[in-house]
Amino acid sequence: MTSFQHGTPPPAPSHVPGPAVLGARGLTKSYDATRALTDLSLNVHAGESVAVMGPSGGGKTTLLHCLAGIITPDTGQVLLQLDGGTTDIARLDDRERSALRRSTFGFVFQQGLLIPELTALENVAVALMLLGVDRSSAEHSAAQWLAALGLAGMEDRRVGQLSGGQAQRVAIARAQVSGASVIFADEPTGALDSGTSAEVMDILLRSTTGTGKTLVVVTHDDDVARRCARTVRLRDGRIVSDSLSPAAGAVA
Ligand SMILES: Nc1ncnc2c1ncn2[C@@H]1O[C@H](COP(=O)(O)OP(=O)(O)OP(=O)(O)O)[C@@H](O)[C@H]1O
Repeated sequence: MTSFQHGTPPPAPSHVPGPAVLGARGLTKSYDATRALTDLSLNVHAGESVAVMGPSGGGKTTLLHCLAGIITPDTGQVLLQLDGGTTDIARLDDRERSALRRSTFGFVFQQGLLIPELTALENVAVALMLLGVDRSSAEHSAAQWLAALGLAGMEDRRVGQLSGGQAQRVAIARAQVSGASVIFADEPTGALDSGTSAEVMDILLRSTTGTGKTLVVVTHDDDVARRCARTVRLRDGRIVSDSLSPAAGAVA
């Protein structure tokens, strides 16, 4: 469990980034005849929030999936630098990438991909149980995370009994309960109204970069991007701009 407490403001945005935790080097990825990424290089620094934007089909999700080891690029490296070591994720086999995703990365998607038959508590706890943690310890940690994200009292609700924003909080808790240090989010607020979207981004930022973790968010939403410290724009599989956000880290 992290020291994150709901209501604790994130640290002031720093324009001096930490060391690169992820480094994409010359990534190229095609799907049959479709080129999705072309010679793309990018450093993501520890503690940074990076919004990945750009037109539909520009390669955002493909980049996110390469950085997170969900897919492998055709050429190039994805260097993960953690705990003093460097790993090229693109060279790991399926089993190694899967283990890395479970231990080091967390994922939040547009629809939280929660299991409808399970309660909020069970949906979070299952991430730990998949790592071999016993049920009682896993549920204890899950309850702490739900409380930290403002969901105390909702542990026993099933997904269908939660609002969209509450369900995304459960997804945010599940993404981090295993101690992930890099969180990837693909349109995490895409299904929410603007007020709920702001709340969910607030929670997402406070619980990730607010405690020194790293956040990479694919989004079409300018409000989401404005809350991130940095915005990278892709078009036709290449980076066309990379800028710090003036209001980086702002919370509602
Ligand atoms: N599994 C796949 N099979 C075939 N083509 C794909 C596949 N995934 C992506 N593509 C193609 O690769 C290109 C980049 O897609 P990608 O999903 O990365 O873009 P995106 O910027 O995330 O788009 P969107 O904003 O619409 O989600 C597109 O032309 C897309 O059609």
